Amino acid sequence: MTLSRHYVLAAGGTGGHMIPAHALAEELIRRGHRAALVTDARGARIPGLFNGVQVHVLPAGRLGGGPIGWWRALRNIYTGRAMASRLYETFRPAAVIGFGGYPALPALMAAQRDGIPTLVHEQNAVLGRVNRLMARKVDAIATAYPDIDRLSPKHEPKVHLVGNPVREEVLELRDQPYPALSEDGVFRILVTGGSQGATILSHVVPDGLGLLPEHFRRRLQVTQQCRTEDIDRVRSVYARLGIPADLATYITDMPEKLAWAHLVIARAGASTIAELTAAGRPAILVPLPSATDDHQTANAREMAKTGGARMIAQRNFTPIELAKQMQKLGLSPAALGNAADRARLVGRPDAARDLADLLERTGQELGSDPLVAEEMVLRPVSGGAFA
Ligand SMILES: CC(=O)N[C@H]1[C@@H](OP(=O)(O)OP(=O)(O)OC[C@H]2O[C@@H](n3ccc(=O)[nH]c3=O)[C@H](O)[C@@H]2O)O[C@H](CO)[C@@H](O)[C@@H]1O
Repeated sequence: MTLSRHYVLAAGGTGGHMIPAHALAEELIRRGHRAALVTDARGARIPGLFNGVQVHVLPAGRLGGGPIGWWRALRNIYTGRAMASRLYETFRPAAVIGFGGYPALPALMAAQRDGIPTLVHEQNAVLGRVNRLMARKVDAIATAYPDIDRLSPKHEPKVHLVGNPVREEVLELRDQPYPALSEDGVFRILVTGGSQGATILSHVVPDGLGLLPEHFRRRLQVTQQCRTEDIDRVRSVYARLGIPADLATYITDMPEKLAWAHLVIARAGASTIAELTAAGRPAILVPLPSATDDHQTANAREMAKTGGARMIAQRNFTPIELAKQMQKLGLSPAALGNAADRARLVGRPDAARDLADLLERTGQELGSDPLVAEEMVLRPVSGGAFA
């Protein structure tokens, strides 16, 4: 009889938190464990993620927003904590891990009150708000970058660098060579603004590519994610320039598109960078300036420092600047291949494995380590609601 353990993964409902949680869940299931996801209403609606994982919705609210906002947030936290404790009574997790986002807060608080070991995973190079609140009390802090801003030195002993887990299909690209590129052959560009898209890329990229010399422009093929309000205008610019462009509000086959691309122009969200460095794709990164504590600039720094990416601050990201960078990068296949190798160098392809090891270790060393027989029948959960 195989024995397995149960783990709870708690993540706010944006792609940034959910994608690493999903990759960890896949790894845990591969190891014969069971996983439950605690998230908010948005997270439970993300299609295709978390097959084979119980999904539970906790009420979540942002902290702040005046006295009424605080009152609502605290009410949600306490209700969420009670709901999480009820889940733990039946699911009996060996450990609970938070990926940031407000639903992680009550899930971690309930675990700590119930004596269950807790961890957080920080995807960015700056510790996020919920992880900062929980840093003192959790048993382990897993990070994606070697240097994390806003992390108190007194927590260093429990910090473990693991990286950001990425989807299995992206990891498989690591074994494929960088796509062949010749001085006069097709040059394929992927443009993505993270899970919500980025209007600035729609404003600048088509115009910037339009400024390239004719002989270079004729080689281009583009796949671009655009926000709904931008897509028609972007389509007409590419049509006028004669650049073949495949546009979508959300790219559903990102691993295939990464495999296809010679160069990626993107925001600097944590999963985007983890995927670029796992697959080894050179990039031009334009960090979102309004990201909390400017974490996207911090995220982009490591890849830029090693030469795998060029970082352009949004205030300098103009069509002329983009065309300049494209010519520096794009005209030499050798330089681009070299940048791809450097991107790959900073990848942490074992992130899911290392995070799962840390979770198992923390649960076994610090918890009551409930081993659960494989035959155990779990109470069914209906419609994503809290059981
Ligand atoms: C606007 C914002 O605050 N973004 C934050 C959000 O990430 P956000 O979700 O915006 O961005 P990430 O780069 O972390 O993740 C995007 C994910 O969506 C996928 N994707 C994207 C577009 C698309 O068309 N198809 C597709 O599949 C990407 O492949 C990637 O896996 O949380 C991250 C982790 O805390 C932060 O680093 C980001 O700064």
